[in-house]
Amino acid sequence: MTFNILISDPLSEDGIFPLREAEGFNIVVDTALTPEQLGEKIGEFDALLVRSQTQVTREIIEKGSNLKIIGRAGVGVDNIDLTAATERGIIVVNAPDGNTNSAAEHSIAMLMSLARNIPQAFHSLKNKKWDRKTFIGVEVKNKTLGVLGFGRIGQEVAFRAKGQRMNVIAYDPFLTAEKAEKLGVQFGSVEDVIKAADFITVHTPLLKETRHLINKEAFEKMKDGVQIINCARGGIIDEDALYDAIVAGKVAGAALDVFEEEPFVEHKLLTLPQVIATPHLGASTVEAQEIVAIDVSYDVVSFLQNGTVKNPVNLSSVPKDVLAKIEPFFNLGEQLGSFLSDLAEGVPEEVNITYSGELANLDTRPLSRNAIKGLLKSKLGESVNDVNAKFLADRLGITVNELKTSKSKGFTSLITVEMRTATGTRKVAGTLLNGLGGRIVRVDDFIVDVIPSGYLLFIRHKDQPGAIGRVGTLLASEGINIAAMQVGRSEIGGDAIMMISIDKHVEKSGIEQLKGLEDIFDATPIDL
Ligand SMILES: NC(=O)c1ccc[n+]([C@@H]2O[C@H](COP(=O)([O-])OP(=O)(O)OC[C@H]3O[C@@H](n4cnc5c(N)ncnc54)[C@H](O)[C@@H]3O)[C@@H](O)[C@H]2O)c1
Ligand SMILES: O=C(O)[C@H](O)COP(=O)(O)O
Repeated sequence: MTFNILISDPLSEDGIFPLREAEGFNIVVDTALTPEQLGEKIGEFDALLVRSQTQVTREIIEKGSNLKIIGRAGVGVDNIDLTAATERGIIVVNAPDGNTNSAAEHSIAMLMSLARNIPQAFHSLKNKKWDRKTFIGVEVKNKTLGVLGFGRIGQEVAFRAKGQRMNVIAYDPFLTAEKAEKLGVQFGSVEDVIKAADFITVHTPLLKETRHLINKEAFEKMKDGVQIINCARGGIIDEDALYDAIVAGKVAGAALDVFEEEPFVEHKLLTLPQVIATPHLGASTVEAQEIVAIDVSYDVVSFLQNGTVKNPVNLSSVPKDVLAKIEPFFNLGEQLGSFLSDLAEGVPEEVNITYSGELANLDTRPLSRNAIKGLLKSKLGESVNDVNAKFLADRLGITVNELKTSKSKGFTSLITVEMRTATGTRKVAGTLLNGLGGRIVRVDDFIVDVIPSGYLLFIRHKDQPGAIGRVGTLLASEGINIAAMQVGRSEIGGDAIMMISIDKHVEKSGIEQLKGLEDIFDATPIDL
C-alpha cells in the first residue's frame, strides 16, 4: 500500500526521517503552493503536514477526498479548521511539547530586549549613531511579571523569570492558589495579574475566550509604563488598543512575535519606536524544528499503518496505562454498537453505554466512541470513524450517555449498550473472557453466550415444542448451515429467544418466511 504525503510548510528535513524510512510512503515537499494550487492537489494525498503558515480551510479539507490525517509540526492549530476535519473524520495531530523550550527562551529574549532596548540600540548603531542617552532601560530584577496562560510555555517562562529574580503572578483556568504556591508563583485573577504586573506576557491559545483578552479596558487597569510581550498568538492582544495605549504613554513598550494577520510587512505598530518584533520565530530553532517534525512524522506513520496516534487534537486521548486497559475492549464496543443497530428498529434517539466492574474506574470515552462508531457504521457506512462518530451522533440528534457502576453481575467488566428508538428500548451486553475474546452475554433481558462475529440470527418465539425444529428446517431448506445455537426463556411456555450463529447472511425473503412460522414472533439478522 502506498501513502501520499504532502508537506506544505518548511519542516526540518532531519526531523522527517520517520516518513522517509517508512515503507510505501511517497513524500512531496512543496512549500510554495498558493491556496488554489493546494486545493487542486490535495485530493491526491493521504496526509498533509503543515506548520502555522498553510491555511487548512474547510474548502481545502473538503477537497481532500483521500485525506486521513493532518499533522501540525508545532502547537497552535488555529490555522486548521478543526470542525471541518472532524466532520469528515480526518484526524488532526500536533507536536505539543517539541517547541516549548524554544518558545520560552524566545519570550525571555523578548522580555530582556524590551527592558534594555536592545533591538532599537542595535538599529541605531547600525545607522552609525553612538547614542547612549535614548536607550536607557529598566532592570527586571524585583519587577513583577504577569503570566496569562500557565501551561507548558507559561510555566517555563515563569521559571526562567524567577531566575532573573522577578516576582511572578499568574492566571490560568487550571491554576489554583495551592498549585501556584508549589510552583513558586503567586496566583491571581486576570484582573489581579494585569493590575500587579510591570511586564505582562501571554501564553494562551487563541480561542473565543482569549481573543482580545488584552483590550482597551485591560490596558486602562494596568500600571503606567507596563510592558507587554506576546509570543503566543496574534489576536490575544487587541492590536488597535495596544497601539493607542502606547501612543497615550500608558504602555512603555511591547515585544511581539505574533500578529493578527500573518505574514505581513506593513503594520502600524511597527512604526512605533517602543515596539520590537520578530516574524513568528518562537519555535524557529534547529532543536525545536527537529523535534516537532519527528513527533508529527511518527504520528502520521503510526496512524496510516496502525490507526494509533500519540498527540490527537480532535480526539480526546487517554494516558498510556489507561489505554492499555481499555484497548482490548475496542472491538467488543464496536460489535455491541453494530449488533444493537441491527437489532433495534427505528431511528436512535438515546444511547446509554454502561460500564460495570473494573471498566467503571477508567476513562472510557474512547471505548464509547467505538460503540457509537459500530452503531452508526451499519447505517452510514465506512465514512464513520473514531474522529467523527461523536460529532455525527450529535448532528443526528442522538443523546449519548456514559454511565458507570461497580456492580458487574459476576463479570470482571461488562459493557451494556442500550438504545431507545420510537419503537422501544433494546439492549445488549458484552464482556471479554480471559484468553477467549469478546462475548455477548445478554440481549434485552435474556442471558446468552455468543461470539460477536459473523452472521447471527436473533429470533423471538413462544417456548413451545417444535418451534426450534421449524426454524432449523427452514434454514436448512435455504441452504443455511447452523454453526451454534442457544435458547433462553423467561418462563416455561413464555417468551423465548434463539440466538443462532449461521454460515451466511439470511436474505429478506428467508427472514419473512421465518417470521411466518408458527410460534415465531420476530427474526432479526445481525451481520457483524
Ligand atoms: N511564537 C511561537 O512560535 C510559538 C511557539 C509555540 C507555541 N506558541 C503558542 O503559545 C501558546 C501556548 O502554548 P503552550 O504550549 O504553552 O500551550 P498549553 O496548552 O500548554 O498552555 C496554554 C494554557 O493556556 C490556558 N488558557 C486557556 N484559556 C485561558 C484563558 N482564558 N486565560 C488564561 N489562560 C488560559 C490553558 O489552560 C493552558 O494551560 C499557544 O498559543 C501556542 O500556539 C507560539
Ligand atoms: O504554535 C506553534 O507551535 C508556534 O506558533 C510555531 O509556529 P511555526 O511552526 O509556524 O513556527
